[in-house]
Amino acid sequence: TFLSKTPLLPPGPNPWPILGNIPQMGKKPHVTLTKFAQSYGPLLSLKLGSQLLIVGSSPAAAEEILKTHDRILSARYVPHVVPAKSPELNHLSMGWAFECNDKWKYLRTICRTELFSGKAIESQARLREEKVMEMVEFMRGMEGEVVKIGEVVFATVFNMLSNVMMSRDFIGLGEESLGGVMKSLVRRVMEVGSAPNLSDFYPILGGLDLQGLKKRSAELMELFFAGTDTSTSTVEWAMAELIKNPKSMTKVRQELVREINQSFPKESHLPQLPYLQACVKETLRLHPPAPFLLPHRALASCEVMNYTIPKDAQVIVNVWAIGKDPMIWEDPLQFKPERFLNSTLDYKGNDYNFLPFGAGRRICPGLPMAAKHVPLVLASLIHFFDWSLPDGIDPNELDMSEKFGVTLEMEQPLLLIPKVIK
Ligand code: HEM
Repeated sequence: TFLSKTPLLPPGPNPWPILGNIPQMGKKPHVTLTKFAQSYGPLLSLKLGSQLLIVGSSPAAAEEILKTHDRILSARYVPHVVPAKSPELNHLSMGWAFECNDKWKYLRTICRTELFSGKAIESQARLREEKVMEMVEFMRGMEGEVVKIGEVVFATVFNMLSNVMMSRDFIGLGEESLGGVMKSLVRRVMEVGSAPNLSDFYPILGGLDLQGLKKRSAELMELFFAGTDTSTSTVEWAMAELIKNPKSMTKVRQELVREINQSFPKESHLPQLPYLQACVKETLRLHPPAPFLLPHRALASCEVMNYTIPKDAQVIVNVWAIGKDPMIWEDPLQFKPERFLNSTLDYKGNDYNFLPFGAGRRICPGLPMAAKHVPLVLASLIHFFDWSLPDGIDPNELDMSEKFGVTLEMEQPLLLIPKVIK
């Protein structure tokens, strides 16, 4: 009746019987949902089969979901592909913790106070710098050859994370804790056929079944892979954008020469490298590795932007759409790191225009570490090498298509030829 006060579901495209809106989603759901938001508004509802999906696509919607209603909307929606029944995963999982329960709080606290605290990050810096130097050595040996940049970066980040996790900071937390679990997981991956040193690791990369490795470990090594794939994809996209935008590449180089000169890039240099950092941000704006964050779930029914979000709805935020919204960004499709210079805009979850790591209680706990190793790896790739595309491909023709998956990757892996800068 007209007296009824329960607000409606948010608008959205008409669902088909049984399948709901699944047939309309296509291979690039981030693009589809962005188009739907343009037609139906910043808060959408759709049906995926019988599952209700709510999509926020504007900074205001993101703020209501991730801040105002954070407590109710920060439960996790666990997709069917996740082997949630695996007791091991349930036990150690942070990302797939169904609710923000005590176990989850405990793991997050360990992350904040032990693994990724300012002090811990600082004490791990040497380790990460060593691993980056190994990467540079390896790459020197590849001069003139075609390199799949994503694989080398994957190996480097993987190597960094495993070494950091094997280090003092992570030990002594007890076998039951994150550190203990991590150690045994790292050991398991190492058994697959890699070794903790890059010098051992790189030569076998060619023969190593990375897909198989990932698949096997995906069930076990959530934290690990949450960090490796996302960071790798960021560096790969950044390199692709810089190859396509040689003026920006030159500016990064000039900054590195000015601030670092002959030595190796170190994490302590990062505050002096604002242009490099702006390139990382601009990459995360255009190519957020998790375009919808990870799916949230409504613990209870609540009201957002005068609509109802019912209990158990899956709730996502389309940060890909927000990053390309012409109402927020000038020339949204252009790679322009300058927009982040002389700006306080950061990815720490306080500004709802820019949310590559999310915000609120589920914000990426690995952010402080990613903020170090992503720019460090990128700086080293650029400082020591000139990069060109194979087969004389014109940088303007570089294929920038995206592949939607666990992370938003380049559809065609980036192939580049290094030339050592003397
Ligand atoms: C460029 C790099 C990275 C990006 C863009 C990124 C982004 C994200 C995003 C968007 C989420 C979901 C937030 C939400 O559900 O609202 C997330 C969750 C998570 N990330 Fe990251 N991440 C990165 C690197 C890392 C690293 C290095 C680690 C660990 C070493 C890590 C560990 C995790 C974990 C464990 C979660 C689940 C947290 C929870 O559900 O409570 N990430 N990340």
